[in-house]
Amino acid sequence: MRFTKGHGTENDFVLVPDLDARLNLDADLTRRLADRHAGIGGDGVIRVVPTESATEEAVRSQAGRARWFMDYRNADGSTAEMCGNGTRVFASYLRREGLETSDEFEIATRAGIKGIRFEGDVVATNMGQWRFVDEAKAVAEGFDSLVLLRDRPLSEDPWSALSVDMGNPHTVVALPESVDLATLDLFHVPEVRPLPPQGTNVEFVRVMGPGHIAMRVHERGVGETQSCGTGVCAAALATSFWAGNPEPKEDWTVDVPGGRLRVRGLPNHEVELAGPAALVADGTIDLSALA
Ligand SMILES: N[C@@H](CCC[C@H](N)C(=O)O)C(=O)O
Repeated sequence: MRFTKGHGTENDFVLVPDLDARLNLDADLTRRLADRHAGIGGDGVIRVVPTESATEEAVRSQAGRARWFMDYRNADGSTAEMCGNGTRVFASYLRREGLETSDEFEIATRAGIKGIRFEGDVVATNMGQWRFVDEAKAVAEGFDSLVLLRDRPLSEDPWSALSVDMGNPHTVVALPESVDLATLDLFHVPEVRPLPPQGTNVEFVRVMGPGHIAMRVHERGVGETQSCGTGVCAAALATSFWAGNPEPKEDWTVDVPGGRLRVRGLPNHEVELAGPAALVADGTIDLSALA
Protein backbone atom coordinates (compact mmCIF):
# COMPACT_ATOMS: atom_id res chain seq x y z
CA MET A 1 0.00 0.00 0.00
CA ARG A 2 1.31 3.48 -0.86
CA PHE A 3 1.60 6.18 1.76
CA THR A 4 2.80 9.76 2.13
CA LYS A 5 4.00 11.28 5.39
CA GLY A 6 3.20 14.94 5.98
CA HIS A 7 2.78 17.52 8.70
CA GLY A 8 1.35 20.95 9.42
CA THR A 9 3.31 22.78 12.16
CA GLU A 10 4.53 19.30 13.19
CA ASN A 11 1.06 17.84 13.67
CA ASP A 12 1.94 14.77 11.62
CA PHE A 13 -0.11 12.42 9.51
CA VAL A 14 0.12 9.26 7.44
CA LEU A 15 -1.80 9.84 4.20
CA VAL A 16 -3.11 6.78 2.40
CA PRO A 17 -4.53 7.24 -1.09
CA ASP A 18 -7.66 5.15 -1.64
CA LEU A 19 -8.74 6.48 -4.99
CA ASP A 20 -10.94 3.49 -5.83
CA ALA A 21 -12.36 3.26 -2.27
CA ARG A 22 -11.27 -0.31 -1.63
CA LEU A 23 -9.27 0.11 1.59
CA ASN A 24 -10.81 -1.02 4.88
CA LEU A 25 -9.15 1.53 7.17
CA ASP A 26 -10.48 0.17 10.46
CA ALA A 27 -9.34 1.19 13.97
CA ASP A 28 -6.76 -1.59 14.14
CA LEU A 29 -5.04 -0.69 10.84
CA THR A 30 -5.13 3.00 11.81
CA ARG A 31 -3.38 2.29 15.13
CA ARG A 32 -0.72 0.18 13.40
CA LEU A 33 0.00 2.82 10.77
CA ALA A 34 0.19 5.58 13.39
CA ASP A 35 2.42 3.54 15.72
CA ARG A 36 5.73 5.43 16.10
CA HIS A 37 7.72 2.27 16.85
CA ALA A 38 6.21 -0.52 14.76
CA GLY A 39 4.50 1.51 12.01
CA ILE A 40 5.03 4.73 10.07
CA GLY A 41 4.07 6.97 12.98
CA GLY A 42 1.75 9.96 13.17
CA ASP A 43 -0.79 11.86 15.25
CA GLY A 44 -3.39 10.72 12.77
CA VAL A 45 -4.11 8.85 9.53
CA ILE A 46 -5.82 10.48 6.56
CA ARG A 47 -7.48 8.38 3.86
CA VAL A 48 -7.77 10.20 0.53
CA VAL A 49 -11.00 8.98 -1.01
CA PRO A 50 -13.57 10.27 -3.54
CA THR A 51 -16.38 12.00 -1.66
CA GLU A 52 -18.98 10.09 -3.68
CA SER A 53 -17.59 6.82 -2.24
CA ALA A 54 -17.78 7.81 1.44
CA THR A 55 -19.76 5.43 3.62
CA GLU A 56 -21.47 8.24 5.57
CA GLU A 57 -24.44 9.73 3.70
CA ALA A 58 -23.76 13.18 5.25
CA VAL A 59 -20.31 13.14 3.63
CA ARG A 60 -21.52 11.77 0.28
CA SER A 61 -23.99 14.66 0.10
CA GLN A 62 -20.97 17.03 -0.21
CA ALA A 63 -19.85 15.35 -3.47
CA GLY A 64 -21.43 18.06 -5.68
CA ARG A 65 -18.98 20.64 -4.30
CA ALA A 66 -15.96 18.66 -3.09
CA ARG A 67 -14.37 15.86 -5.12
CA TRP A 68 -12.22 14.54 -2.28
CA PHE A 69 -13.07 13.51 1.28
CA MET A 70 -10.52 13.87 4.09
CA ASP A 71 -11.29 10.68 6.05
CA TYR A 72 -9.49 11.56 9.29
CA ARG A 73 -8.60 9.07 12.09
CA ASN A 74 -6.82 9.75 15.37
CA ALA A 75 -3.76 7.66 16.29
CA ASP A 76 -5.87 5.58 18.72
CA GLY A 77 -8.10 4.48 15.83
CA SER A 78 -11.08 6.73 16.60
CA THR A 79 -12.62 8.84 13.83
CA ALA A 80 -12.70 12.63 14.19
CA GLU A 81 -15.00 15.13 12.56
CA MET A 82 -12.28 17.55 11.55
CA CYS A 83 -8.56 18.29 11.56
CA GLY A 84 -7.45 21.85 10.75
CA ASN A 85 -3.78 21.07 10.14
CA GLY A 86 -4.86 17.98 8.24
CA THR A 87 -6.84 20.10 5.74
CA ARG A 88 -3.66 21.90 4.61
CA VAL A 89 -1.64 18.70 4.32
CA PHE A 90 -4.52 16.92 2.53
CA ALA A 91 -4.95 19.85 0.10
CA SER A 92 -1.19 19.95 -0.60
CA TYR A 93 -1.27 16.23 -1.39
CA LEU A 94 -4.24 16.67 -3.76
CA ARG A 95 -2.35 19.40 -5.64
CA ARG A 96 0.93 17.54 -5.79
CA GLU A 97 -0.81 14.47 -7.17
CA GLY A 98 -2.75 16.54 -9.74
CA LEU A 99 -6.06 15.52 -8.15
CA GLU A 100 -6.88 19.23 -7.78
CA THR A 101 -5.23 21.79 -10.03
CA SER A 102 -6.45 25.25 -9.01
CA ASP A 103 -5.40 27.54 -6.13
CA GLU A 104 -8.86 27.39 -4.60
CA PHE A 105 -11.09 24.37 -4.14
CA GLU A 106 -13.28 22.69 -1.55
CA ILE A 107 -12.79 19.46 0.36
CA ALA A 108 -15.29 17.26 2.21
CA THR A 109 -14.95 16.45 5.91
CA ARG A 110 -17.21 14.89 8.56
CA ALA A 111 -17.79 18.46 9.76
CA GLY A 112 -18.89 19.68 6.33
CA ILE A 113 -17.29 21.42 3.35
CA LYS A 114 -14.05 23.35 3.97
CA GLY A 115 -12.68 25.92 1.52
CA ILE A 116 -8.98 25.80 0.63
CA ARG A 117 -6.92 28.70 -0.76
CA PHE A 118 -3.21 28.53 -1.60
CA GLU A 119 -1.27 31.77 -0.96
CA GLY A 120 2.25 30.80 -2.06
CA ASP A 121 3.68 28.55 0.65
CA VAL A 122 0.77 29.26 2.97
CA VAL A 123 -2.49 27.32 2.84
CA ALA A 124 -5.62 29.01 4.19
CA THR A 125 -8.63 26.96 5.20
CA ASN A 126 -12.09 28.38 5.71
CA MET A 127 -12.95 26.27 8.75
CA GLY A 128 -16.64 27.20 8.52
CA GLN A 129 -18.88 28.19 11.38
CA TRP A 130 -17.90 27.85 15.02
CA ARG A 131 -19.97 28.20 18.19
CA PHE A 132 -19.69 28.23 21.94
CA VAL A 133 -21.27 25.03 23.22
CA ASP A 134 -23.23 26.87 25.92
CA GLU A 135 -23.60 30.35 24.45
CA ALA A 136 -25.75 31.63 27.34
CA LYS A 137 -23.25 30.52 29.96
CA ALA A 138 -20.34 31.84 27.91
CA VAL A 139 -21.98 35.27 27.75
CA ALA A 140 -23.07 35.28 31.40
CA GLU A 141 -19.99 33.77 33.05
CA GLY A 142 -17.23 33.50 30.42
CA PHE A 143 -16.60 29.87 31.33
CA ASP A 144 -18.60 26.64 31.38
CA SER A 145 -16.27 23.95 32.68
CA LEU A 146 -13.30 23.10 34.87
CA VAL A 147 -10.00 21.44 33.99
CA LEU A 148 -7.58 19.63 36.30
CA LEU A 149 -4.15 18.20 35.53
CA ARG A 150 -3.08 15.06 37.33
CA ASP A 151 0.35 16.33 38.42
CA ARG A 152 -0.96 19.48 40.07
CA PRO A 153 -1.63 19.44 43.84
CA LEU A 154 -5.21 18.60 44.73
CA SER A 155 -5.30 21.65 46.98
CA GLU A 156 -5.10 23.90 43.93
CA ASP A 157 -8.27 25.23 42.37
CA PRO A 158 -9.18 23.68 39.00
CA TRP A 159 -8.85 26.05 36.04
CA SER A 160 -11.89 27.62 34.39
CA ALA A 161 -12.44 26.72 30.75
CA LEU A 162 -14.74 27.40 27.82
CA SER A 163 -16.14 24.81 25.38
CA VAL A 164 -15.91 25.66 21.68
CA ASP A 165 -17.41 23.59 18.87
CA MET A 166 -15.20 23.70 15.77
CA GLY A 167 -17.00 20.75 14.20
CA ASN A 168 -14.98 18.77 16.74
CA PRO A 169 -15.00 19.48 20.49
CA HIS A 170 -12.58 21.81 22.31
CA THR A 171 -12.13 23.03 25.88
CA VAL A 172 -9.99 26.14 26.20
CA VAL A 173 -8.21 27.00 29.46
CA ALA A 174 -7.00 30.55 30.17
CA LEU A 175 -3.88 29.84 32.20
CA PRO A 176 -3.43 31.97 35.32
CA GLU A 177 -0.44 34.38 35.18
CA SER A 178 1.36 32.37 37.83
CA VAL A 179 1.50 29.19 35.73
CA ASP A 180 4.27 28.58 33.22
CA LEU A 181 2.90 27.09 29.97
CA ALA A 182 6.16 25.23 29.34
CA THR A 183 6.05 23.34 32.63
CA LEU A 184 2.58 21.77 32.21
CA ASP A 185 2.66 17.99 32.24
CA LEU A 186 0.27 17.03 29.41
CA PHE A 187 1.23 13.37 29.38
CA HIS A 188 -1.99 12.33 31.10
CA VAL A 189 -5.47 13.11 29.81
CA PRO A 190 -6.67 16.36 31.46
CA GLU A 191 -9.73 15.92 33.66
CA VAL A 192 -12.58 18.04 32.28
CA ARG A 193 -15.72 18.66 34.40
CA PRO A 194 -18.27 18.11 33.05
CA LEU A 195 -16.72 15.86 30.41
CA PRO A 196 -18.59 16.19 27.09
CA PRO A 197 -20.07 12.81 26.05
CA GLN A 198 -17.87 12.63 22.95
CA GLY A 199 -14.71 13.65 24.86
CA THR A 200 -12.76 16.80 24.05
CA ASN A 201 -9.46 18.30 22.92
CA VAL A 202 -8.01 20.60 25.61
CA GLU A 203 -6.04 23.78 24.88
CA PHE A 204 -3.95 25.71 27.44
CA VAL A 205 -3.49 29.35 26.48
CA ARG A 206 -1.05 32.09 27.49
CA VAL A 207 -1.65 35.64 26.23
CA MET A 208 1.60 37.02 24.72
CA GLY A 209 0.34 40.44 23.61
CA PRO A 210 -2.48 42.03 21.58
CA GLY A 211 -3.70 39.49 19.03
CA HIS A 212 -1.00 37.03 20.03
CA ILE A 213 -1.25 33.86 22.13
CA ALA A 214 0.85 30.77 22.79
CA MET A 215 -0.82 27.41 23.29
CA ARG A 216 -0.25 23.78 24.12
CA VAL A 217 -2.79 21.07 23.45
CA HIS A 218 -3.82 17.62 24.58
CA GLU A 219 -5.68 16.04 21.66
CA ARG A 220 -8.54 13.61 22.05
CA GLY A 221 -7.47 10.23 20.74
CA VAL A 222 -3.79 11.16 20.57
CA GLY A 223 -2.18 12.87 23.59
CA GLU A 224 -0.08 16.02 23.55
CA THR A 225 0.69 17.10 19.97
CA GLN A 226 2.93 19.83 18.57
CA SER A 227 -0.07 21.62 17.10
CA CYS A 228 -3.82 21.35 16.54
CA GLY A 229 -5.44 23.57 13.92
CA THR A 230 -9.01 23.38 15.18
CA GLY A 231 -7.61 23.90 18.71
CA VAL A 232 -5.68 26.98 17.58
CA CYS A 233 -8.93 28.48 16.21
CA ALA A 234 -10.84 27.59 19.40
CA ALA A 235 -8.10 29.16 21.53
CA ALA A 236 -8.02 32.39 19.50
CA LEU A 237 -11.83 32.66 19.50
CA ALA A 238 -12.09 32.06 23.26
CA THR A 239 -9.30 34.53 24.03
CA SER A 240 -10.82 37.16 21.76
CA PHE A 241 -14.18 36.61 23.48
CA TRP A 242 -12.60 37.00 26.94
CA ALA A 243 -10.99 40.23 25.69
CA GLY A 244 -14.44 41.59 24.78
CA ASN A 245 -14.44 40.78 21.02
CA PRO A 246 -16.87 37.91 20.45
CA GLU A 247 -16.60 38.34 16.64
CA PRO A 248 -12.86 38.89 16.04
CA LYS A 249 -12.08 41.25 13.16
CA GLU A 250 -8.29 41.32 13.65
CA ASP A 251 -5.91 38.48 12.86
CA TRP A 252 -4.63 36.34 15.73
CA THR A 253 -1.15 34.88 15.77
CA VAL A 254 -0.99 31.57 17.61
CA ASP A 255 2.32 29.98 18.62
CA VAL A 256 2.33 26.24 19.17
CA PRO A 257 5.32 24.01 19.94
CA GLY A 258 5.50 23.08 16.23
CA GLY A 259 5.35 26.58 14.74
CA ARG A 260 3.01 29.51 14.15
CA LEU A 261 -0.48 29.80 12.67
CA ARG A 262 -2.80 32.65 11.71
CA VAL A 263 -6.46 32.81 12.67
CA ARG A 264 -8.81 35.29 10.98
CA GLY A 265 -12.43 35.97 11.87
CA LEU A 266 -14.70 35.92 8.80
CA PRO A 267 -18.26 37.23 8.37
CA ASN A 268 -21.15 34.92 9.22
CA HIS A 269 -19.45 33.49 12.34
CA GLU A 270 -16.84 31.68 10.26
CA VAL A 271 -13.10 31.50 10.86
CA GLU A 272 -10.02 30.97 8.69
CA LEU A 273 -6.85 29.13 9.66
CA ALA A 274 -3.63 29.68 7.69
CA GLY A 275 -0.19 28.14 7.87
CA PRO A 276 2.33 25.83 6.26
CA ALA A 277 2.02 22.24 5.11
CA ALA A 278 4.83 19.82 4.28
CA LEU A 279 4.89 16.46 2.50
CA VAL A 280 8.13 14.89 3.69
CA ALA A 281 8.22 11.24 2.53
CA ASP A 282 6.57 8.74 0.21
CA GLY A 283 6.76 4.99 0.44
CA THR A 284 5.14 1.60 0.33
CA ILE A 285 3.88 -0.34 3.32
CA ASP A 286 3.84 -4.11 3.53
CA LEU A 287 0.54 -4.62 5.40
CA SER A 288 1.47 -8.17 6.39
CA ALA A 289 4.60 -6.82 8.12
CA LEU A 290 2.45 -4.34 10.06
CA ALA A 291 0.15 -7.08 11.31
N1 LIG B 1 -4.95 17.83 14.96
C1 LIG B 1 -6.21 18.18 14.44
C2 LIG B 1 -7.40 17.67 15.23
C3 LIG B 1 -7.50 16.15 15.10
C4 LIG B 1 -8.76 15.56 15.71
C5 LIG B 1 -8.82 15.67 17.19
N2 LIG B 1 -7.81 14.90 17.86
C6 LIG B 1 -10.21 15.20 17.66
O1 LIG B 1 -10.38 14.03 18.07
O2 LIG B 1 -11.15 16.01 17.58
C7 LIG B 1 -6.32 19.64 14.05
O3 LIG B 1 -5.32 20.14 13.52
O4 LIG B 1 -7.38 20.24 14.13
